Amino acid sequence: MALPNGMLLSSHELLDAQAHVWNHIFNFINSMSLKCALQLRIPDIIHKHGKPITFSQLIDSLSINKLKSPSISRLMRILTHSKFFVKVKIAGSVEKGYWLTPASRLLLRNDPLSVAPFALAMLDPILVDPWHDVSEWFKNDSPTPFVNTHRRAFWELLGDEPRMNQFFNEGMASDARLVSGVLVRDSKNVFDGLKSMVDVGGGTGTVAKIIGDAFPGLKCVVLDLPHVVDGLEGSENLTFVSGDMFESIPSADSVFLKWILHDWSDEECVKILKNCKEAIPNKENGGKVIIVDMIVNDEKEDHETVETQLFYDMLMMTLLTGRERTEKEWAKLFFDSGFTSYKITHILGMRSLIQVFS
Ligand SMILES: C[S@@+](CC[C@H](N)C(=O)[O-])C[C@H]1O[C@@H](n2cnc3c(N)ncnc32)[C@H](O)[C@@H]1O
Ligand SMILES: O=c1cc(-c2ccc(O)cc2)oc2c(O)c(O)ccc12
Repeated sequence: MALPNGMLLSSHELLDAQAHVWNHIFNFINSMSLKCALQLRIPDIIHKHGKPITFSQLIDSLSINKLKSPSISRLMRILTHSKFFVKVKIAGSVEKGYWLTPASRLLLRNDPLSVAPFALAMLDPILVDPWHDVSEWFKNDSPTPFVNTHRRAFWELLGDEPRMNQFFNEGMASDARLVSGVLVRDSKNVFDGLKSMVDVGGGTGTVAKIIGDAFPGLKCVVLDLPHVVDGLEGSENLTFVSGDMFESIPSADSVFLKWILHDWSDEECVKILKNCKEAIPNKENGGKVIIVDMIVNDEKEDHETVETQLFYDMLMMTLLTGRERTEKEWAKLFFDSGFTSYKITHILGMRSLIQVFS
């Protein structure tokens, strides 16, 4: 076949191109099949069963119209293909059973590291609808596709929608548990000697609780918006403060920013970082800003990692005014905010720990 520019394609190239386009068009079917399995609680049912579950046992446990049972095998087939379940031999039976994989273990509702709340929030129409408005946003002067769709900023909407607010805060807390575990285990030296730390945009306080327990001499303050922290109880070395990081940040030896700066534009990040600098009056007590965020390096990373980072970059563009940044872009933010040096540690998989000094 000849393309309009005269380039000739072999049959093989043409069919490969068609498969590539089809897989991109149908990518949403993977997400929506996953959403359906979560809503039907299939990972939890298999986990509760405690061993591989046969098709008929699975059907008995599902709250569905049993006339639709044959379609469950089709749902399980695509999710097995995408490695959320495996089919394994059952001792003493000719029938195989469905069992969990490492990916579906992260989808169990009561697991402390569960990604289920995020999956359900991300695939809710409230967060899916703005993706239909991205091309319109390119042509108009809305600040984000999200505002184009919902006429409110992302954080404002979470304040108005308790169900989404809860999913979002629970999702953040499970990620915070994973990251804090690694920090306490592998980066003790980052917190050694600090007397106080303010976790800016610290959500419901998961990082502050875990770091505070690991370093009892460290007093932690969590600053977040009223709909996130109002009513939360602190403890001996943990205080919740409701406020706005663009207005002011409570004083401390150190400021912690996990998954904050990627939400905001360069100008907004410089404002936040300048407020962080002001919040650390005492440079001697180890004063620094500790950042957990992604550093994009598309030359070094493998295809899948780059794809995930690009997904996050598009997510930040669509929901918020933020972006994922290269090391050079991060350095510019630090120097524009008046900091003089920084140190990057790669201990968090796709994210990095960045310590920034005055
Ligand atoms: C992506 S979440 C990160 C939460 C937490 N740091 C974590 O990683 O688990 C961003 C947080 O910033 C908070 N936030 C947004 N705007 C804020 C503001 N102006 N002042 C303080 N916190 C804000 C949100 O409520 C949310 O908890
Ligand atoms: O809206 C989001 C969602 C996420 C997210 C989704 C799924 C996961 O497994 C983890 C995280 O992360 C976000 C984020 O980091 C942020 O700063 C703003 C919004 C979101």
